[in-house]
Amino acid sequence: MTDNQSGNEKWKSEVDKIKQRFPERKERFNTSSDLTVQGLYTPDQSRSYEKDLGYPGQFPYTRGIQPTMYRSRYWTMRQYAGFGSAGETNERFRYLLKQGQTGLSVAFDLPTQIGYDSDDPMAEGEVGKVGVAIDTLEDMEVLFDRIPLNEVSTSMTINAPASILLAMYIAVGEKQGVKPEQLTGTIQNDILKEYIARGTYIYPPKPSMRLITDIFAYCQENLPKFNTISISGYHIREAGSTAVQEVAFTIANGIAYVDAAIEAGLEVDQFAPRLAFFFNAHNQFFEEAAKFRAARRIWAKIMKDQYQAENPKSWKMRFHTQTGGSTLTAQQPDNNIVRVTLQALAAVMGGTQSLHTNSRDEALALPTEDSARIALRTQQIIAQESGVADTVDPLGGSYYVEALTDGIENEVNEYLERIKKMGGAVQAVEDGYMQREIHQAAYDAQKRIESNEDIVVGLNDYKLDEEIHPDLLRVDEQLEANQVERTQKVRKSRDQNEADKCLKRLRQAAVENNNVMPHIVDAVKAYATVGEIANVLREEFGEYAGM
Ligand SMILES: CC(C)(COP(=O)(O)OP(=O)(O)OC[C@H]1O[C@@H](n2cnc3c(N)ncnc32)[C@H](O)[C@@H]1OP(=O)(O)O)[C@@H](O)C(=O)NCCC(=O)NCCSC(=O)CCC(=O)O
Repeated sequence: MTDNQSGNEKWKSEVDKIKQRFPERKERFNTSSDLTVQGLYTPDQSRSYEKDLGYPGQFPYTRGIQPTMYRSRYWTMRQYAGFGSAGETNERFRYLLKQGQTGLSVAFDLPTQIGYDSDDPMAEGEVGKVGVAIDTLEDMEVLFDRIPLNEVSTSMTINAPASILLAMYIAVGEKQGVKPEQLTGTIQNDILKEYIARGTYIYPPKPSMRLITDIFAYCQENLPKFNTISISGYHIREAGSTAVQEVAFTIANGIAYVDAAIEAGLEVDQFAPRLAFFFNAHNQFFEEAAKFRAARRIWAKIMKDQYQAENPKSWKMRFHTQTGGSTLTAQQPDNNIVRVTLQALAAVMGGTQSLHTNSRDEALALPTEDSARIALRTQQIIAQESGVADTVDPLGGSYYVEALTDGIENEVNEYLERIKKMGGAVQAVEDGYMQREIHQAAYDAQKRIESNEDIVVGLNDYKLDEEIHPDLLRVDEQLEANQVERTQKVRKSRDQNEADKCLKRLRQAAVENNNVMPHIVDAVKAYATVGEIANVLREEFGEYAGM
């Protein structure tokens, strides 16, 4: 018997004794993804440091994609923001930058996200509600007024009409004297998760995938520093998935995009370095930190072994994280500040490249300026005061975290195998497989809360007799009418002949299967609207009725 074994035996017998007087709180401890949590973790001799973890900045990137990580540069502090008109959102952007935010992230309103102008009957009641209303290049010019696009990187949460908003960004850059090759940022452009979880799709899967690969090809030539897609698990998790499902379905979608790009004739090492990812961060701190580490390792192996990518940049999973909107409670909203802190810390421990921290009032409304500032300060306190950014991957080597990382990797790989057998992510989405898995997980989680098996502080325990009602942000009721007037004025004042010609050329490119991007850029410069451009493609590609 080695010393180690005898220590282990002794510990086990003490545990048995203690449990008789102090039984453990539960029969079985488990993570949100139902991985069993043991009482204690000890070294796993089968794990190889070099092969399974490796050094930061080296394959398989378990410990992070940069050799020095946050010792050289903190993650980008990128708060998702946008409401009302372009002018109001521009003010909020400039306020956040002044407060020390280091990147921008645009929230668009629903009509923009599904390709309708503010004066379309489909837009009624929704203009400027969940994000900023953008109809024409003129709105986009106001949105980025006095914000130098050669200095700040911008993320845009836009999917079905991603090509249109990207074209507008290019045009605004040019007006500021910034060339497309200097632009940095990200478009979400992830249509598969829209079908699965988020809902802002327009066209059927096939032409949607083609629009995405058109963007890849165009950016490769013209915007080499722009991230062409943000393959998103965030919304999959928001819809109720487990952490394992979040990673599995996101990576399955990532594989589908890589396959589509290769099929469109692109070289993996040309487009893969600009694929980006986007994940959620929930409260189970260790599972979340391990999730990010596992996701990086899985993606690196897929790109290197399955796709034979040779450029190390193609192996690196770079990702943004947002704290979990669905974990916030309307009750006792200040408790949310604590949840967000835990979640943000897990994202930083997991090596995120960019982070959004939710505001305490987001279960109730769009954030007020005060709430948005506290959320940003939360990141700044983690960065500047906690010391967690001073060494790379501080959780690496924790017996528990490494075991969880392995466990998540195994479960994700099982899902990936299953999805592959179904014919890949596009097929699995069309068959409703992922949607069903997510619904089941969401149902189970809800049942655990209703039966008080899972406690949410302030919601099903530790309640107050009287609820707290904070001041909330209200969107100006006059906004919709003003925006409609603005857009109609632009339509009247533009060179109609030029706008018509551009839309005609776009239609032709769509039909002849030529890259639509250059024509969309021309169309936005001629002040064609988001709705007009989206409608040309609707007419040629058709609309998707849903699964
Ligand atoms: C890749 C990421 C994840 C992050 O890009 P960033 O530009 O912020 O950061 P980055 O790439 O890590 O860093 C910028 C540059 O600095 C370099 N760099 C960074 N750290 C370094 C280090 N330690 N050593 C050397 N170089 C380093 C990087 O390589 C890069 O240069 P090179 O590029 O030259 O290598 C991008 O895609 C991104 O910003 N995504 C944000 C997505 C987002 O905000 N989504 C909001 C969704 S909101 C949403 O959907 C809400 C819900 C809803 O509406 O439904």
